Amino acid sequence: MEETLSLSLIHVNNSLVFTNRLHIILHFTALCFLVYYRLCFFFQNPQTRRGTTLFPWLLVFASEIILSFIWILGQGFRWHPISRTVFPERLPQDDKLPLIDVFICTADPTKEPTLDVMNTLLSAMALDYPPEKLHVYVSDDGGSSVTLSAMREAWKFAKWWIPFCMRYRIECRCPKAYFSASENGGGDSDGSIEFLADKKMIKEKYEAFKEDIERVKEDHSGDTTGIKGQNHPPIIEVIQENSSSEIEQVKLPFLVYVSREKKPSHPHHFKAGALNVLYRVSAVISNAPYILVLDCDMFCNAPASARQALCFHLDPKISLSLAFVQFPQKYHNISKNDIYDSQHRSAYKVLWQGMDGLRGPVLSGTGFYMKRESLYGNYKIKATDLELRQYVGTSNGFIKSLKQHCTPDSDTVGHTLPEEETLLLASCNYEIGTEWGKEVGFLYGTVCEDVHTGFTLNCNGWNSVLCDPPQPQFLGNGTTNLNDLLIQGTRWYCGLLDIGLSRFCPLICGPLRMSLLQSLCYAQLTYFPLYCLPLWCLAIVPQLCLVDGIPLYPKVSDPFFFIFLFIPLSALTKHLVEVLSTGGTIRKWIIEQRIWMISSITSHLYGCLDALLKKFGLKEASFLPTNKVEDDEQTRLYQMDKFDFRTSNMFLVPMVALLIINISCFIGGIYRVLSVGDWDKMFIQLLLPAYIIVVNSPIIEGLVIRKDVGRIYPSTALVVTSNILATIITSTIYSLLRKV
Ligand SMILES: O=c1ccn([C@@H]2O[C@H](COP(=O)(O)OP(=O)(O)O[C@H]3O[C@H](CO)[C@@H](O)[C@H](O)[C@H]3O)[C@@H](O)[C@H]2O)c(=O)[nH]1
Ligand SMILES: [Mn+2]
Repeated sequence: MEETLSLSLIHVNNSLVFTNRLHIILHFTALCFLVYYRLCFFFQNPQTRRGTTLFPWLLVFASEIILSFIWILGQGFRWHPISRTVFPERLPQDDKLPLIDVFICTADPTKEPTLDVMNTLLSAMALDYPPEKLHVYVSDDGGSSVTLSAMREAWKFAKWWIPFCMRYRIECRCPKAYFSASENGGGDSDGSIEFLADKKMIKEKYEAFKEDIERVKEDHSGDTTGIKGQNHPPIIEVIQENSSSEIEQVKLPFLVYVSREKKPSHPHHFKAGALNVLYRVSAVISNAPYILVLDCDMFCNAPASARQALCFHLDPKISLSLAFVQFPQKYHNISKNDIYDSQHRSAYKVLWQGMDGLRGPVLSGTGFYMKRESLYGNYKIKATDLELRQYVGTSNGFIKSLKQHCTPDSDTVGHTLPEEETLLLASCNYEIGTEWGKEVGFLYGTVCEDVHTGFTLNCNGWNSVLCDPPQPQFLGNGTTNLNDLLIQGTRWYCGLLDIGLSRFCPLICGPLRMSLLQSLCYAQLTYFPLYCLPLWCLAIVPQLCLVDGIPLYPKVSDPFFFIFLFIPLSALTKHLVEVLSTGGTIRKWIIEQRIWMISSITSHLYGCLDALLKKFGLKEASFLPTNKVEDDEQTRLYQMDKFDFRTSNMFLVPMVALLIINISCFIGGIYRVLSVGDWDKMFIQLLLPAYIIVVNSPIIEGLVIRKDVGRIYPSTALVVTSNILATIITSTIYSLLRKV
């Protein structure tokens, strides 16, 4: 009886599917009318066309086409959303569970505080899984002796922490999060004297551990990691028991420190390169069939994820073609209103569910359980050993691991380090001439290695699954200031467009190898940085035409007026309904609109430019890790829902310049309309700047009203450059308006 019980269930929300599809039909019909209206204008007799307006009409029409194109791509997500429930209690006995390797990446001890990285490490070591079946590998791209020494300290603390978690079935096994929750009165259900005494003792051990980390940092304060970090031989060390056995023998997961070789002359391919080294090194040590990948700031908030993921990986109906189980990224430091939309609500609560109903969600960098075999490409068709060596490299140990993959028998795992082999596998030269990064492992060529790799897996027939249990399993560090948000966005949008412009273009590769709907989803992800084009255009052209008295939209009495009113209203309402139905508020809806506008005109634009420069070989790829150090002042502003505008002028100038244009055109436009009296022709052109100004009011507030540190400091450079930019834009468009 037990065996027939399913490990997971799928739920389809029929009314959601129905309303989504109805909305698609209505909105699409309206878009067709819009295109018809615009085309009629262009095919009109030039004499009947109102004089000089061809150029702005073309610009606005082009923007509408791009917006409609991205909208159509986005409907793939809305077609068949599903959700899932898992039943981990139906899994086989512990002794029948497979091995799991955990990969944790860290890159920079100054931007990624060592104590936090160690907390992530401890939370992963304490997963609810047989410890002898768990192997944790830390990749340190900083090559920092601080990280290595801190891991030795973490190992010592783990000997206290893990038994404590197991004994009292602690839910949150990240010590930092656990102690801060219990300080705030949350967390424990156990009130026994024994528990409280143990907890006090563990708390003291944790404080001592924190001091040890500080001491380690001081001891190594002379290190020039920044320089050394990019030029050093591979370092691999198993973190083990040293004989001073303070407490009785506790079983801990196997822990390995890996810092791959770095040479300035060799491209290291950022995180994808780091993960591929862990893939190989772990293959000759534990070779677990499933791998959990974590960013250094994403700790396990609950210990159940491994078993939940196995509900899919061990389900005979799903497992054969299943490449990975993705958990949504959630964050521990998000304020109630989340003014920067750092939780990416739309992605993790709407889009991924939509893809889950097709071939599966996109790989999202962290918090996923990957089947090891799925990243080995077509190694099975390599008939000879020579072919295989050209494919995956020359390590005999690694080739052997391919042949004996998926052995859940933990006894075969040698807990000694095959040193020569692992050093070879972590060296710069190992990948030269092989298919690593091209067909094997995480793929190179973009800083969004996750989307690229997930897309290629889906193309090759693999599926994925979204597992979003009510209790968040992983919590990361969300960006809580504008600067980090925009820098991270620029990197992502460059990486995404890289994929869209490469030979992996989802609109070409996708439909041949997966469903059209799934390809649309990937295309939406890779092309949405193009939002910058229509948003820039619609923030300038209709406004300038308003002042000049050039109508670009049908007048109020025209039947087509309703089409032009319906389309934005339909899009805004759909967005609002999605926000409300995923637990958001009206305020959240406005915030998301604002962040969409701000990032479209800044980071989307810079991301697109970076991608183009890279395409033409004028710029090298770079990956600036997101800052994870908390700053008190910044946190205070964030908690008060106030924007922290302390970012570079590169981001501020476009925002300020476009607002100057919108405000002055709005005032000029009102004045003109009042004196001429053609408000019915200009109605939509009046609404547009008004909407932009209202949504972006925090920028105006930051510029003129606020006096705190986070305001937009009106430096001469900012004021002059914004005004120059606004003037250049205005005069260029005006001169073209008159000519074309
Ligand atoms: O050369 C590098 C650069 C980064 N990392 C690690 O990669 C992870 C992600 O970097 P982070 O700076 O946190 O970037 P985010 O923008 O926050 O990360 C998101 O976007 C990345 C793709 O750009 C994905 O890889 C991540 O999983 C996803 O959370 C971190 O653990 C880093 O330590 C490396 O190991 N080596
Ligand atoms: Mn991150």
